[in-house]
Amino acid sequence: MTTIRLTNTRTRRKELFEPIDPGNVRMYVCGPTVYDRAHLGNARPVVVFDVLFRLLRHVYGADHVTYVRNVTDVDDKINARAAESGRDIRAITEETLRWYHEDMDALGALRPTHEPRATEWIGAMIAMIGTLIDRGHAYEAAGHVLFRVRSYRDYGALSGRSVDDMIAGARVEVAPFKEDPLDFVLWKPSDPSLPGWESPWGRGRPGWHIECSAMSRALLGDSFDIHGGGLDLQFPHHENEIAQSRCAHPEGGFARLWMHNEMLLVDGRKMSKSLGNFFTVRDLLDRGVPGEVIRFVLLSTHYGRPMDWTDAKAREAQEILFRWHEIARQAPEGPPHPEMVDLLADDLNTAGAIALLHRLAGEGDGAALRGSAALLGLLGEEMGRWAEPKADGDLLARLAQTLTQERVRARQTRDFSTLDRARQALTEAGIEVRMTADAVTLHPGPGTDPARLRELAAEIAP
Ligand SMILES: Nc1ncnc2c1ncn2[C@@H]1O[C@H](COP(=O)(O)OP(=O)(O)OP(=O)(O)O)[C@@H](O)[C@H]1O
Ligand SMILES: [Zn+2]
Repeated sequence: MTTIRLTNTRTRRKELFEPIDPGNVRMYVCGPTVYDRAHLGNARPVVVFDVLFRLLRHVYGADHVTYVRNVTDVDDKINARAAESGRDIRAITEETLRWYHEDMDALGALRPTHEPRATEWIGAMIAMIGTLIDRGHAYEAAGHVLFRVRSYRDYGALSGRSVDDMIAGARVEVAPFKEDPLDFVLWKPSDPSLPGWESPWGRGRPGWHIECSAMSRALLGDSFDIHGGGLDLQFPHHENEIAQSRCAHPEGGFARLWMHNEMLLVDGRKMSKSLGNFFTVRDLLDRGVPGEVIRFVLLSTHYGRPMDWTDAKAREAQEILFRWHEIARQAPEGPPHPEMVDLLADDLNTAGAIALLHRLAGEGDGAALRGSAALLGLLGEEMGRWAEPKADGDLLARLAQTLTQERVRARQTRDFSTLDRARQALTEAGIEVRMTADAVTLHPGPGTDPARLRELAAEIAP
């Protein structure tokens, strides 16, 4: 069996991955808060963990991997959005989740095994909060329930911070009812205008961190294999998840291995909604950038390194993918090249994997190219629609023949103006015009519009 090694953020080392139960490999990844379109940064963890999901399915079998990605559909950002827009909360979260699915599907991400919505697991959260109170790790104050951070000795172990540094460094909100400034909210009261659920502490709603602890436990158990998310979630979100889960159920180990993707940057800063320096996946798709191209660009940098998006990267990716599709289309899908599996098993070396695909394409090995690219979620039939030759073959043949004759004539008369005009019009329409020794051949590009091609044919070769 393939040996997978992954960098564990907790130990900062590449570790041998040994699942608790190879018959059911379990992974949890923090998902979106649904109040707005996903930006390109939000897509990075989706694509990265999708590749890990594909690798795990390849190694352990598709039916032996459980992937959970939650949906945060109760949150003060959602409440604020509803208040400012006058819209119903449920309408906002439903619509945003639908958009999320459309956009992530367009990037070729497989749907996780389970996508629990926080609002459907409030009971599990209330139960876990109750356990934390019973065990002395949480307390009720002014209608809130707070986690007593100093009651958990290992707090800070994941991010390598000491509690005292956190107090000095973090801008923690110091509510008067907190025993300690670091204590964080598990439950808060809701006034009648806000979403709320009955609880032993009155009508209220959960804090964000408890969601992931309660839902991962409900769907994956007290111990599971991998917990993932963006590096920006390492502190405090993941630190808090660990504290809650370990304190409520010390008999379980919670997540064994932590993986964090580095950030997608814009001018050196994290792309984020709060900084306003973002564009959405939908913006790119609407500009005609195929989802497969976005995916390729995201995978061309190792997940552990920061990266940025440039239009030049996208153009280059599009040209490469277009060529690869031409090669792959003519071959059946073979098994992935063994080196492909080894590269991904080495801490998801996606950049190395892309280099291997270049090699396979160079060798013209369409079957290995297809089979190997599938592990990265590239060159699939659905994903590759954009690269299909769209233009009408007969029209192209007629045009090419007319141009070949025109070139013979132009050489005799030394008047190349007609030929040059036709060539320019075709190039502008995205059709590459190649002149060989004895013929003109035409090669439509990904963006060639069939209607425009018909117009040109009518003009040039009536
Ligand atoms: N610039 C980025 N690069 C990579 N991953 C990111 C980036 N911004 C957010 N993420 C990740 O996206 C996922 C979804 O997070 P979430 O929906 O909470 O985003 P968000 O916090 O609303 O985004 P923002 O930080 O823009 O407010 C998380 O795993 C988070 O780490
Ligand atoms: Zn989480």
